[in-house]
Amino acid sequence: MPRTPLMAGNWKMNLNHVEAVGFVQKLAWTLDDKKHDAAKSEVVVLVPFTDLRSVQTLIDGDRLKLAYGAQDLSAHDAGAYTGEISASMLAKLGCRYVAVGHSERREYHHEDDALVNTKAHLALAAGITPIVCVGEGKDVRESGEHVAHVVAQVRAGLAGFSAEQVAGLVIAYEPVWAIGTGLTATPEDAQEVCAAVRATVAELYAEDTADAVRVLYGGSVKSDNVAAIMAQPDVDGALVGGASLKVEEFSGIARFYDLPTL
Ligand SMILES: O=C[C@H](O)COP(=O)(O)O
Repeated sequence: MPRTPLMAGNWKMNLNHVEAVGFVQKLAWTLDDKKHDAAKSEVVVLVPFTDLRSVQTLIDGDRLKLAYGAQDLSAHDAGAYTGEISASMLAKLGCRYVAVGHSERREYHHEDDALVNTKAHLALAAGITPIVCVGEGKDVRESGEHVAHVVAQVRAGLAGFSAEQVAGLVIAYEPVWAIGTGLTATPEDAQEVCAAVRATVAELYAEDTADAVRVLYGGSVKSDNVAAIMAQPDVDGALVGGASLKVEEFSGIARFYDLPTL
């Protein structure tokens, strides 16, 4: 079964709930106007927690062809964890996806692989697909150890999952040095690591599990570089930060798989 590409916009800490409504309306209208084929790729917005209810009401109420999700979740089920948001709370809000282990969480909140794995399990148990983020920093890239670094993150991130569960997961490769910097990995860089991610899944599970899991690339993806990166055989979509905050730009990225050349 072919993998359905996924184009996810990670808004990070941008757009309040009022702005979110206007943005999602414009995005849906633009995709519709340009005849985006939702069967060819899924388009997802990962929004701040405070936007979820408004985005849910809009997307579900108007049956927009967009999915939505969150950018993080708690590593706990429920209880005395001030400020935390649980997987079941996100599921109740209709989230289909949640990012776990984004490099900004790893860096600013000291999240390690074990915590990322716990969060991924909690998300899946609640019926939400985790987008497990992995990627190397500049120093690791310069040392030439980037593939080994990412493979280790993937192994740790997938610990305890069955083959069937892994087949439904999303793994996002985001080289930290390319995030928000304008420095995009070359298509060959992206392919090298995304192929290594898939090979790791094959080694840990089986070829058919590796064929099913979706592997995204993220890091300064724009409408003018998306084509070359998405053309790589092991890249199944994009996790987009800055460019996901501009409707025209993100819809240009999101519509990549509509193009007849594929
Ligand atoms: O989650 C998205 C990534 O951090 C990429 O961000 P960027 O597209 O602004 O480089």
